[in-house]
Amino acid sequence: MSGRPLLSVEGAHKAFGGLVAVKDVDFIVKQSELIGLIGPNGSGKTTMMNLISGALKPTSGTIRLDGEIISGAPPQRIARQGVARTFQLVRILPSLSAIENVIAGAVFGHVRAWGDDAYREAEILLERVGLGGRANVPPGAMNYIDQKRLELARALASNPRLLLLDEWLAGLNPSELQIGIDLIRDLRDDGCTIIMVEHVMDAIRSLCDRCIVMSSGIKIADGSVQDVLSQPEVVAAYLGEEDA
Ligand SMILES: Nc1ncnc2c1ncn2[C@@H]1O[C@H](COP(=O)(O)OP(=O)(O)OP(=O)(O)O)[C@@H](O)[C@H]1O
Repeated sequence: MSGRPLLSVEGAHKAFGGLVAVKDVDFIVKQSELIGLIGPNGSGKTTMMNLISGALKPTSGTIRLDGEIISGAPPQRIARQGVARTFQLVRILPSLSAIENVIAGAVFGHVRAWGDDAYREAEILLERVGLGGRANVPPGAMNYIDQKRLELARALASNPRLLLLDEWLAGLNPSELQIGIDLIRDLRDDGCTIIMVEHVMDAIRSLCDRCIVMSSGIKIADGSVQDVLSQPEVVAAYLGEEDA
C-alpha cells in the first residue's frame, strides 16, 4: 500500500492501575488502508481504539493524525479532527429519528454541515447504508442490523478521515453478516481509511489489506492477513479461542 501515513501510533501505553491493557504499541495506518485489529478477548483492542478516539488518554506514548498530535485531546476535538467511530454496543440517540441521528453526526464531526445541506447529506448516507426511505423511523423501532447501519451512517456523516469500527459485525446472522461485509467493502473501495476490531475472521480475511494482532496488550504481529495468521505466535495466542 503506497498511501501516505494518516495515523501513527508511537509507544502507546495504557495502564489501569497495575493492569497494563496496551503496552508500548507502535503502528502506522496509511491513507485508504483497511486494517484489521485482532486478538483474543481482553488483549487490548478496544482500549487501543479508545486511545485513538480520545475516550481514554494514554499513560504514555504519542498518537498523530496526519502529523498532528491527537493523543490526550478530548474526544470531541479528535472527532472534529476527523476520527469517527462505532461502538461495540450500538450508541444511538433513541429520542431522535434515524435522520436526526445522522445529522447529529454531521454537526459534531470533522466536516460540519447544518440545515438543508445536512438533511440532504444525511438522506444520501441513509440510502448508502441501506436505510433509504427510513429517515423518520425511530431507532427503537429498528432491528439490530438496521441500528448498526444507522450508527455507521452517523459515523460517516462527519466525513471522517479515519473510521474506527469496533466489532461492527458482531451479533449479525450469516445473511446480515454478508450485507455488513459488503457495506464495509464499499467504504474501502471508496478510499475510506478504516481500522476494524473484529472477531469475525472471515470478514478480516475478505476485507483487510493488513492486520495487526494484539495479545495481552502487546502487538505481536503486523502484516498481510495470510502471513500474520500463519505465524506461530499468533496461532498460540488464539489457541482455545473459537475463531482460531
Ligand atoms: N476502564 C477499564 N478499567 C480497568 N480495566 C480495563 C478497563 N478497560 C479495559 N480494561 C482491561 O484491559 C484489558 C484489555 O481490555 P480490552 O477491552 O481493551 O480488550 P479487547 O481486546 O477489546 O477485548 P474483547 O475482544 O473481549 O472486547 C482487559 O483486561 C480489561 O479488563
